[in-house]
Amino acid sequence: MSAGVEEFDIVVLGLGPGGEEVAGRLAEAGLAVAGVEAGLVGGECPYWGCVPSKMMIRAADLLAEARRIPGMAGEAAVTPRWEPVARRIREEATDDWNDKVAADRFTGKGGTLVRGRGRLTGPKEVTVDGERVLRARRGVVVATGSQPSAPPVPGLAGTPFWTNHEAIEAERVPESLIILGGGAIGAELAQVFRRFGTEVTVLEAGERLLSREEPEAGDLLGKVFTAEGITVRTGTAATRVDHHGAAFTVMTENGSHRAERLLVATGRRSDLAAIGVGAAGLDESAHALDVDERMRAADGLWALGDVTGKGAFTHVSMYQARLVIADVLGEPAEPAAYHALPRVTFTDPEVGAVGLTERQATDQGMTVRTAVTDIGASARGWIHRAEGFVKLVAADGRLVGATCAGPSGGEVLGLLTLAVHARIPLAELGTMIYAYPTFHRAVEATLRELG
Ligand SMILES: Cc1cc2nc3c(=O)[nH]c(=O)nc-3n(C[C@H](O)[C@H](O)[C@H](O)COP(=O)(O)OP(=O)(O)OC[C@H]3O[C@@H](n4cnc5c(N)ncnc54)[C@H](O)[C@@H]3O)c2cc1C
Ligand SMILES: NC(=O)c1ccc[n+]([C@@H]2O[C@H](COP(=O)([O-])OP(=O)(O)OC[C@H]3O[C@@H](n4cnc5c(N)ncnc54)[C@H](O)[C@@H]3O)[C@@H](O)[C@H]2O)c1
Repeated sequence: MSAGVEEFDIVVLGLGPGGEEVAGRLAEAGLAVAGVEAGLVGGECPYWGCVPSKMMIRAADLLAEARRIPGMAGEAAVTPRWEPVARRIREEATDDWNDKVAADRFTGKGGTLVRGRGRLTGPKEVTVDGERVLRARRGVVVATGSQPSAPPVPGLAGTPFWTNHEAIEAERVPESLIILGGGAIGAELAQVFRRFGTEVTVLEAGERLLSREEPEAGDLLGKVFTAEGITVRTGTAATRVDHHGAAFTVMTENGSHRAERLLVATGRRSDLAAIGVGAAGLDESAHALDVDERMRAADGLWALGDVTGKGAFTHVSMYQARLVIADVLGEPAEPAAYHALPRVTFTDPEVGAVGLTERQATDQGMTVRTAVTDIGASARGWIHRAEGFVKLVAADGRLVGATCAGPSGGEVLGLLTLAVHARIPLAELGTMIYAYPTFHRAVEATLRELG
């Protein structure tokens, strides 16, 4: 070992869900592993993402369910209080944004935790905070995730707008909130804050909410949100933002909106230049780190998670982590495949989707057949007074995509994910017995519609 240079078998840059998994498992396998983390070990998901947001959603859904009592089960007076939500997030989810448990878990497996911001300074070399040089005999795993991306709206930069961090850390709900972006984050948090009493306005530049999903999903959420008192403006881009005193003003082509808080949820980006991927011969201006089916980005360089651009979801990061671990250890593993990528937006109704949308399938030149049925028309949906739908997209006698919006839509999605993943013939799916009266029975009705 040369002076000032520390040598390891593997250096993992970024310890989000995928990076932590790779670093821990490889350390357990006996490799010398350094894990470099600039923030909290565990990354976005447990501290500012999936887990605390789903805790908020659980609370908001309880309120909504109680509000459904009149007309079905008696009377209910619901008084929302944010304090238990904020406390659960602080105490149960994030340990007050302290990662000691996760850090100890990694070092307990034999890994070396290096706190600081790392940057590739050679094909198999990472320099942390400009001074500590870590060399990796086998290679580097880049797992640096993504950061919120604010649009270049005049006036926005420099204002105290919220990203998901401030929204998750909120100790009280604002009186009023404008959300820029009606994607996964915007839609989930709009409903949470509305159900706790905030006046919420969602400004979405695209044609509808959840623009990445089937149009039926965005239309349904638009209708439900409006009925809940959320102001939804689609096809609306902000042209200017001002912040004076205690209020934000967001100007659009069709008028202006004022609120106490502004949440920017217009997507996320990975800054490849900041990670220094040019030192490994890669394009720093690219959108994402391009990886092959074994998660290799270059010789001695693997990448996983949001930074690969294959889907900004924890389950993608964990799936890719498994493939990286297998490749490093020389164990057999299937090549990466994303044809049955599932995603769930945890709104109410919950939107579960897998594989291709109708539009994506058509754009890929497939001859598709689709069918949509109303969950409210199914026995369970009618009993529950539920709203939602199942949409199936089929090509060559198999499902290539499906969406299930409704109560537990993400759970019903399990069977559809299996069908798309295993390419089960439609004829086979049609012979299955679907329990009565379940929400997933709507899948059978939709298959019948498909013919
Ligand atoms: C509000 C919200 C809700 C979400 N809900 C869900 C959900 O319900 N389900 C789901 O599947 N996904 C959800 N996601 C997405 C999910 O959180 C991410 O896809 C996931 O965390 C990505 O994991 P990752 O391994 O790529 O790394 P990340 O979690 O992004 O972590 C990367 C880590 O790398 C560190 N890092 C970055 N650069 C450096 C550097 N140069 N040096 C050292 N360390 C560095 C960062 O500090 C960070 O800790 C949500 C996201 C948000 C924001
Ligand atoms: N339940 C989940 O799994 C979950 C929840 C939250 C986030 N996530 C992940 O995090 C990612 C980031 O979430 P997100 O909601 O920030 O991004 P997103 O890409 O899902 O949605 C961003 C939305 O903002 C809109 N937009 C872009 N620029 C705009 C502008 N200037 N004005 C108004 N609208 C604008 C886009 O049209 C899009 O609809 C998601 O794509 C998802 O992968 C997942």
